Amino acid sequence: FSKDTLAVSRLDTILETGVLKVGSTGDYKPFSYKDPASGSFSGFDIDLAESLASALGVKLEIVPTTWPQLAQDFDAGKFDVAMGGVSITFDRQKTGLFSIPYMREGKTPIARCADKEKFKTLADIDNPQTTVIANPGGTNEKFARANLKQAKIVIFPDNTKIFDEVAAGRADLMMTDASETRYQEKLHSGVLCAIHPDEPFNFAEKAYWVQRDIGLKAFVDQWLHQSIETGAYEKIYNKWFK
Ligand SMILES: O=C(O)C(=O)C[C@]1(C(=O)O)C=C[C@@H](O)C=C1
Repeated sequence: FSKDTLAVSRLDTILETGVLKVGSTGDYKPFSYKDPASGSFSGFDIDLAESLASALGVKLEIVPTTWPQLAQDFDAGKFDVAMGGVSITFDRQKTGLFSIPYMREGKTPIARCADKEKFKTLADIDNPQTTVIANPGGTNEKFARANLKQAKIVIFPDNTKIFDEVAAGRADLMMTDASETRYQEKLHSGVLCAIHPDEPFNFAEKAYWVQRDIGLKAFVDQWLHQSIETGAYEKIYNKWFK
């Protein structure tokens, strides 16, 4: 038998211990946000994590992680599921399972509104005069590095303050998930503008990254499917995105 065949079922362990461990970064509004003072997590995917735990009949424990550490923490088995704006990638698919997708995304620029017409295409952005800011470790950094050869890429570690850097003019733009550009446009009303968020540069989807346990993956899919069909998902969506 291989190691995987003999491994204890994650789903059984969750049910026996009465705890669902969810890894989340806490730096990505409105999906996952960690309050710096209290350390408590809130957000769209945190509400959904609560809903998943309650469907399982267990308690939710949030395990803090970071984008640069996410894969390492996942592979070390520190949590059962990663939730909080996680995109499906083939690299992640190699070590875990993804739930059915719940949101369609894609990278799109967000810049100061005065520059809205300046940065419509990757060709507009990719020149030595442009400074693109990116948070480390996730698909944003990967996308910037893969698509920009001339532009200056600045890596800024604190994703909760990265949009203020663009607003203050310390970077020209960020390329990130379309949903986030729409959300941050509202938070920085009249200052930052999302550029064609309905026509992002690439295709990506958000899903929950589940440890290699087919029973747990089936449970997450069934819960998510039912949440979408019953309107429970939409209610939580409207709370955080509308
Ligand atoms: O890595 C991923 O899956 C993400 O979608 C996370 C990611 C990123 O791409 O870096 C997306 C947007 C946020 O601004 C921060 C992190």
